[in-house]
Amino acid sequence: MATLEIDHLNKSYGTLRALKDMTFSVESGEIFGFVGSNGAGKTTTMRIALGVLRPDSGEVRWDGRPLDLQMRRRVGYMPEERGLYPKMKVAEQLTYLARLHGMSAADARTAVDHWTEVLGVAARRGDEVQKLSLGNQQRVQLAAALVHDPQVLVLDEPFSGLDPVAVDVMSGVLHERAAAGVPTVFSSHQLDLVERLCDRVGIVRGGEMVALGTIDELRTTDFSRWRVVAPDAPPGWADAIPHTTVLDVDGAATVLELTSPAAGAEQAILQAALAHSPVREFTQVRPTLTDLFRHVVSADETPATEENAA
Ligand SMILES: Nc1ncnc2c1ncn2[C@@H]1O[C@H](COP(=O)(O)OP(=O)(O)OP(=O)(O)O)[C@@H](O)[C@H]1O
Repeated sequence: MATLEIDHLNKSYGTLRALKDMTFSVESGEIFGFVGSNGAGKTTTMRIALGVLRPDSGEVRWDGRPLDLQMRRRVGYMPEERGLYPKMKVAEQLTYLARLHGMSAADARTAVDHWTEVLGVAARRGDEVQKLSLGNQQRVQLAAALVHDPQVLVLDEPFSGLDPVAVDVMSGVLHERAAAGVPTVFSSHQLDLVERLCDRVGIVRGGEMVALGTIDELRTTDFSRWRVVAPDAPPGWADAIPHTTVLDVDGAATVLELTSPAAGAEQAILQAALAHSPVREFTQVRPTLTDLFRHVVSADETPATEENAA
C-alpha cells in the first residue's frame, strides 16, 4: 500500500477560483478528514482525486505515479451526488459495479454478500434501490464504494443521513480498512465524528488548505483559551485585557481566547483576575475540532495586525 498525494491542485470554474494550490497527502493506513464550509472546495478536490474532473494545474499521485485509468479502478469512490440506478435491485447493482471493476462473478457475489451483511442491508438485496429509505440507500452507496476491495478510499460525505448505528458500523469499516493499509480521505460536516475517527484533518476555506495536522497539532499550533474562576471579580473585569477576547462568562468562571500569540498574554489574564479577586482556577481549555473550525473558517481574510498593534 502507498501514499495518495494531492499536489498543488488549482481549479477555476469560469472566474471562480475553486481551488488554490490544494496540497495534502494521505499515507497508507491513515484516515484523513477533509472539512470546510459549504463551497470550500472539498468535492472539487475529491472529483479531481478520482479523475472525473481535470485540474487546471497540479497532480494527483498514487504510489509516486500520476493516477491513471487503471489505478483509478482501485479507488473506492463515493460521489456527493450519489450514483445508484434507482430501478436496479441492490444486489444486481452491486454485482454489476464489482464486475465493472474487474472482479470475477464468484468474487463479486461473495463481496456483495459480505458488504450488504456488514452494512445491514442484506435483507434488501432483492429490492429496487428506489424502494429503500434514504439511509438504507446510503448504506448501499457505501457498499458500492467498498465492493471491489479498493486500495484507496475517497468518500464525499459518507456519514450524512446515516443513523447512529450505521455511523458506528461505517466507522468500524473505515478503521478496519485502515488497519489493512488503505488510505482513506473523507469529507464531513460532522466534526465530532471527524475528531473521533481521523488521524489527521485538513480544514479548507475558499479553496485553500488553511490548517492541516493531527487534532493535537492543530490545538497546539493554533490559538489558546483560558478559563479563570475569580469569584470576587466584578462583571466586565476581563473585557480590556490586551490580546484577548472574552468568549463566555458563567457565574465566577470566564473563558478568554488569545487573539494573537503575544508573549505573556496569559500572565496578563492571571494578573488582571488577581487584581480583583482570589483565583480558584486558571486552566487552559483544549479546543474541540468544532472550536478550531470556527476559528479558522471565520478568520478574516485580511491580516489582523494593525488593530492589535495599536
Ligand atoms: N460545475 C461547477 N460549475 C461552476 N461552479 C462550481 C461547479 N462545481 C462547484 N462549483 C463551485 O466551486 C466551489 C467549490 O465547490 P465544492 O462543491 O467543491 O465545495 P464543497 O466544499 O464540496 O461544498 P459542500 O460542503 O457544500 O459540499 C463552490 O463555490 C461551487 O459553487
